[in-house]
Amino acid sequence: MTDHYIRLDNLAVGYQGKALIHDINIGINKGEIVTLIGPNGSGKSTILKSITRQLKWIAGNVFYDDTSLLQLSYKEMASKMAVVLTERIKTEYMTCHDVVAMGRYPYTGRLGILTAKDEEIVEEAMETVHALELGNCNFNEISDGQRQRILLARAICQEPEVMILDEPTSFLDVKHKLELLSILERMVREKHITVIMSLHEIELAQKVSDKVMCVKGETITHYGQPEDVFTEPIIRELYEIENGYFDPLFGSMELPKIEGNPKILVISSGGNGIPIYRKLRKEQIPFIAGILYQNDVDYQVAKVLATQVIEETPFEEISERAYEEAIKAVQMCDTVIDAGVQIGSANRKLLDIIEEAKRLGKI
Ligand SMILES: Nc1ncnc2c1ncn2[C@@H]1O[C@H](COP(=O)(O)OP(=O)(O)OP(=O)(O)O)[C@@H](O)[C@H]1O
Repeated sequence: MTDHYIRLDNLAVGYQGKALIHDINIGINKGEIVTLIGPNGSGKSTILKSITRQLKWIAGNVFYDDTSLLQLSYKEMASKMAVVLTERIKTEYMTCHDVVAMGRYPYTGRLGILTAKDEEIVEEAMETVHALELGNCNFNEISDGQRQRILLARAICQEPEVMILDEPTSFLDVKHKLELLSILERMVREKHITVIMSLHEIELAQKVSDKVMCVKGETITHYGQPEDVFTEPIIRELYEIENGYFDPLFGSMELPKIEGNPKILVISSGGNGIPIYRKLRKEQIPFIAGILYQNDVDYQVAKVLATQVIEETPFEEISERAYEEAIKAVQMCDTVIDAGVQIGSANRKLLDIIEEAKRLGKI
């Protein structure tokens, strides 16, 4: 036995007796946020549905605090585990309040009558997801994003130890995506619940997860901390990205650089160059960026988008090598853009480069 709170033990999941993903051996600690990432159709939902026993396992076991899930009754499971899946739940006429209140059923008697305390918890959950005003609305007549928040409220008022969510942010706008993830983080921190979810927004997965599970092919290709998983090669291979670049530092994607003879030299620092690089790429113009210190934020993006980067070691005076490269770039390019570079004692040679560009009528 291990000290993991949830353990997927040689688990194989799939449909009609056929394994889609096998040999899943993963331990999850209490109070962790674990995020499943991977391409469409790779099996993220299949794994989540298997963890919640909505799908029969093909092989292996899932342990919850050292007890196999198979030994728990559905009522016991419901009092421990709340599930927010993407499928529409079918409701005849139910208000949003009624749907949220369903989360209390593991705690109510047979007739499902809510006590004043239950009502209070329902209200609190709706307030947490900022959906109090939806209470009397028909659940079938609200937007997808609103529905997602109501289902989260239902899960919250179940007061679970574990929350399983399948693409909980998919229908939400940016504000509500951040809000939902903050709510989950708060629940993890304050109530020590465990969250297992799938996300398509890898930049958010990188920032919110304690552990990341990469699902592809017949196995889990990687499982670990975000800093180990969100690297360029792993993300490129996971999603088979050939037409872009994943920047592990910012967790952002860039479209591919434009190749060819550079037409423009961009001189910049401190982020002033980034919007210009992106504009030139959109206009399909190859360019040179520099002279950039390797610790400048512009350098990170220039590496990905510029045909050539003239670089310098941080905090050093501009070297003869970099200076000559820059002068050559001024001569070679049709235009030089000064994006508002900040000049200090170490990089004052840039003034000579700008002067040379002016002399040649290129700026
Ligand atoms: N009920 C089912 N019966 C048989 N195969 C299924 C069933 N549901 C899904 N599949 C198949 O299982 C594979 C994995 O599907 P799954 O929904 O788990 O992927 P996913 O990673 O969640 O995808 P997405 O990111 O697109 O939501 C897919 O090839 C899908 O066609």
